[in-house]
Amino acid sequence: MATPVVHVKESEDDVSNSLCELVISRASAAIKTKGLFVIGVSGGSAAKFLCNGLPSAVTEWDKWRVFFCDERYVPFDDPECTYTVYKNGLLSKVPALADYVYPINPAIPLEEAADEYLGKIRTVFPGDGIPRFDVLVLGMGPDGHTCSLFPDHPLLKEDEQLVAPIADSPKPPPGRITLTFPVINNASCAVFASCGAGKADIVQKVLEGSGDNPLPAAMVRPTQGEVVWFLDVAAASKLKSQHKL
Ligand SMILES: O=C1O[C@H](COP(=O)(O)O)[C@@H](O)[C@H](O)[C@H]1O
Repeated sequence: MATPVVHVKESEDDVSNSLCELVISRASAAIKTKGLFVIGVSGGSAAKFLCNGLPSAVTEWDKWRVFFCDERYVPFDDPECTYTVYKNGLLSKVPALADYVYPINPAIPLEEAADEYLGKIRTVFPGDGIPRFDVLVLGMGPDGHTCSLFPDHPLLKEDEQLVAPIADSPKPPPGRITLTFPVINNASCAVFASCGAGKADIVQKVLEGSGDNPLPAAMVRPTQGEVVWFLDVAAASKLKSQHKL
């Protein structure tokens, strides 16, 4: 089981650059070995970091397959829609990627949309095994949630559905679709990026907490993969241990 490797960077820009460098290097390696790079992306600050750095990357975009670690169940024209953030911040600059990004369908009932979404993932990972993403780019909210997996929510224990609907998200909007831990912890690489003093307490709890009743972000431990954290100095300011630059 992976132990987190934590990198502390001077600034938010450095976090964004390091995150994008890791993603691009994993993309090159995956494309070289199996001809395809499968990534899950998150909303919130992770979307901002990726949209800053990825558009200038030199890569074979047609070999990418981009899914969402979680998505808000809102129409595409809603400001909360994560797909639209990527459409405006990445696809508008990298049109070659547009055909390889898989949004959820917010026009059908939530449970159906979750099932349909798993069907889209199955186009890349056929059969009934647990999908193995090359990289999952994750964010963490100030309550320790990641994807749409919230503290003490029953979905933390979900071990059958690989993609789950959630209708009672404590953070608005209430309707969401999320990957669950069987998929998250089967990834080759899970990478978090968190910045700002507002995240310092929760970063300390997640990375240095006792392990009793772990927060969702602390439950990200790929069994045969790695966990990497990129933090800026403000988000890392309450950590007691030393970490890499
Ligand atoms: O609601 C969400 O929040 C988390 C964390 O966002 P952040 O802006 O605090 O980093 C995000 O990872 C997730 O995709 C999103 O749905």
